[in-house]
Amino acid sequence: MTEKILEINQLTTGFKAEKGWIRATDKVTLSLEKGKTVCLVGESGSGKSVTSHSIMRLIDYAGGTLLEGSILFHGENLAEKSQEEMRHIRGNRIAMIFQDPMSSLNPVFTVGEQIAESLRLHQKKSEKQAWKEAVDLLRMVGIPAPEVRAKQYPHEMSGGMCQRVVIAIALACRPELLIADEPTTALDVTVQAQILDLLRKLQKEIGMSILLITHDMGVAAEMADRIAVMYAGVIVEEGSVEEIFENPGHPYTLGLLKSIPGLEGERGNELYTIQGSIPSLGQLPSGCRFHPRCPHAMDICREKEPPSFQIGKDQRALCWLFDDQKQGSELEKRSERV
Ligand SMILES: Nc1ncnc2c1ncn2[C@@H]1O[C@H](COP(=O)(O)OP(=O)(O)OP(=O)(O)O)[C@@H](O)[C@H]1O
Repeated sequence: MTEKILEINQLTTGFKAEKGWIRATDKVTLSLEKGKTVCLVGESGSGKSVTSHSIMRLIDYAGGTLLEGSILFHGENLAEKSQEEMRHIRGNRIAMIFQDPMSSLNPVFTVGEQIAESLRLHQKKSEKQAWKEAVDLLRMVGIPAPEVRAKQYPHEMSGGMCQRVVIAIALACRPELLIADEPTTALDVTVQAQILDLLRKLQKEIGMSILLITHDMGVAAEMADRIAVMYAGVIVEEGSVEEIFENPGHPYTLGLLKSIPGLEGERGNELYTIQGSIPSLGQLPSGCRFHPRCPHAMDICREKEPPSFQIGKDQRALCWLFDDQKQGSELEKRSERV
């Protein structure tokens, strides 16, 4: 049986505003199996980073509060941990990498010193052993001449090399879970592909699970076993990568897929964009929060929040199009729309 290493249930994270709570994640439910990758996708402002920072409990430092729900990591509820306990988990069992490698690295220490420091701190290695392992880690993440590179400062390296160093630091503790928040967004396309390849290779070697946050459906297609699509704080659709790409259910998912630049786009055709923009969390529309942008909006969508409908073997969507009474005809329409 597959082992679930992360199970998020009904996670609601709020920021205190003048007129009450702004819910940046609203009843988010998501799970991740050992050795697998889940991609959390959605436009900017949909709540992806708040979700990942909530799991790490870094959200506490950004003024956020976990209002509801649980985050089970190997059955232990991270939502109930103290920051002291979280510091231990963050350094040893869950690692995180961010979009901009430069902001994760310290400009005044060599990259070797920074990796070695992590090994000394979290794994209590001796100075000599930590340095040796730091060089090994640089080799593992594909940095040529690691003995020489270990003695260099971040500003002496390219963005792609720096992101490899950040990955090396993250892997120093052999984490069971890696949370990668837009890890390739700041890099050019070729380097992006190399970093994604590297993550896949390391995942196989270490057997870690990955929660990958991206606004790029192309990246999700390459990396994901499962995809969760987030919009204005809620997961509007979730399914296996095959289900989401071959049979997307939610009109928002479909919009994201149609916005992927492909061959037609390269020939000069205009790229599809989803009309309108994501609503402010303080002024959410009534009913389904996507309805003002949805080409299929019906009366009920304006009136009532949709529940979660099972729409495929392993796929569910928050969309009234899949209400039982309409399901037959909507499923037919769905294949026409794709
Ligand atoms: N520190 C904060 N204080 C108040 N509100 C916040 C804070 N951080 C995030 N939010 C709210 O949460 C929403 C979602 O932010 P989040 O950063 O998770 O989006 P995202 O999907 O990761 O987008 P991006 O890719 O741009 O980071 C924001 O639009 C904002 O309304």
